[in-house]
Amino acid sequence: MEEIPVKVAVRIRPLLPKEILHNQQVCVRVVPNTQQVIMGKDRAFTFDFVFGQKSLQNELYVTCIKPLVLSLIEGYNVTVFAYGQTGSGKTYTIGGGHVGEC
Ligand SMILES: Nc1ncnc2c1ncn2[C@@H]1O[C@H](COP(=O)(O)OP(=O)(O)OP(=O)(O)O)[C@@H](O)[C@H]1O
Repeated sequence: MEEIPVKVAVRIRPLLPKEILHNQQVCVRVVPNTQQVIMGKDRAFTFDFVFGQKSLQNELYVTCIKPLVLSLIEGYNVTVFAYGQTGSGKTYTIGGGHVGEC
């Protein structure tokens, strides 16, 4: 079977303090032991990797990025980019998890 060169990981960030303050609700959750998320009540989407609200930077790095770094050292070209709406956690995830809370 042909290997697909593009893989998609989804990371769900926790609600921010200001969102909790405004009583906003989490609308997406991970189905345990799968690579699926449920949006709203019953819309299921499957990805190559799924990380829930409690996921750690290291977990994400080891699973998704480290294999690419090893390929890079072997001479392959690799690209990692974050995509998502503003405030969804791109900088936090790519930059190491030290973005100021607001
Ligand atoms: N996994 C996470 N755990 C805890 N806090 C997070 C997480 N991801 C993001 N945040 C927090 O959410 C806020 C927005 O994150 P971030 O700035 O990374 O979003 P962004 O997608 O880069 O936004 P923009 O497109 O506007 O630059 C920050 O306060 C960040 O600390």
